[in-house]
Amino acid sequence: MSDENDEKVLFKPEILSTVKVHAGYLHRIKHYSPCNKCHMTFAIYIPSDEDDFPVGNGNARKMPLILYLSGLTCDDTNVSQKGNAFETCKQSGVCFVMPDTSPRGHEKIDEEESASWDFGIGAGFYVNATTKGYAEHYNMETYATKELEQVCKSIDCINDKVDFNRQSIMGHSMGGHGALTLALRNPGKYRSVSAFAPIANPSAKDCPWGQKAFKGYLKDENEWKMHDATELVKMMEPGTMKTVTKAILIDQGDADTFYKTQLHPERFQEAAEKNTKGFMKYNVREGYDHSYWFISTFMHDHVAFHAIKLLST
Ligand SMILES: N[C@@H](CCC(=O)N[C@@H](CS)C(=O)NCC(=O)O)C(=O)O
Repeated sequence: MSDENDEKVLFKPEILSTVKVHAGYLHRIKHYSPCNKCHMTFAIYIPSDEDDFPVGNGNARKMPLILYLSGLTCDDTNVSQKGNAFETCKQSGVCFVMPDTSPRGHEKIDEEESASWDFGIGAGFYVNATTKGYAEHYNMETYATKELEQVCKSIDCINDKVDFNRQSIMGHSMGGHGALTLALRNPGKYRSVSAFAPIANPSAKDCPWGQKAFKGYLKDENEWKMHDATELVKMMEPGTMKTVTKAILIDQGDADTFYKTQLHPERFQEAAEKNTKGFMKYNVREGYDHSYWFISTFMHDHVAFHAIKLLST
């Protein structure tokens, strides 16, 4: 048996740390990821169920889940330390899971990409790669939509508390792209979708982050549109946004230096509006930049937006 198989069989998910925050618990968990062929670390916040909070219908003592996808250069710690999400999660009775943004520890590929912060480590783009070298190890779409859930279900302190039938998805920048595209590619899986400053049209010539990532991860240019939120909406039958999810919210700061040079959220909004009038809410926030200061300011609105959908029948 190879070393890798040994690790796969022997390595049970390990809780690295647990801290109490807003009367709930933040766990950091390390596990083996078969789809990325490496160890991965994620965090999950679970409000305490000792107090009286709304748990909605369905599974009586289980809480719904928001999947938060982070942006370029991040791991699970950026949003857990600076995102300001947990107080509203606690008030609403909603769990919050924070995966890493790429596989790590593939020495050969990592060395090749070590000089680059917007490709490779910290920049998995939530796609399953099809290019040589990456196809075997960079499978963040499968990780975020399937494997992470399986790992969570295998851990009693998570499985006992989380109702995986009620999930929503959100993200920032590259993670906003992930939230929009993963919802569009998995209609009905996520009750609501939201994004801060998403990379909304990554296959466009005027999105250098998307061009670089898609060239590196996707071998055939025909695949690009299938991972581009704006293009995916343009391909949909008119009036069908409600088959994807119940609601979409996007916030964008107008002092974000990437707004007009990388992100182009209006293209997504225009396509969504054309498909289904009034379906999505889009806010341009005066003076806010791309940072976690912006995210932490509007995080309450986003978590509350998801909680309404997650706690209703
Ligand atoms: N390193 C890049 C910026 C990368 C960046 O802004 N990353 C965002 C996501 S796209 C982020 O959340 N960074 C981590 C943080 O602010 O904690 C630069 O110097 O221009």
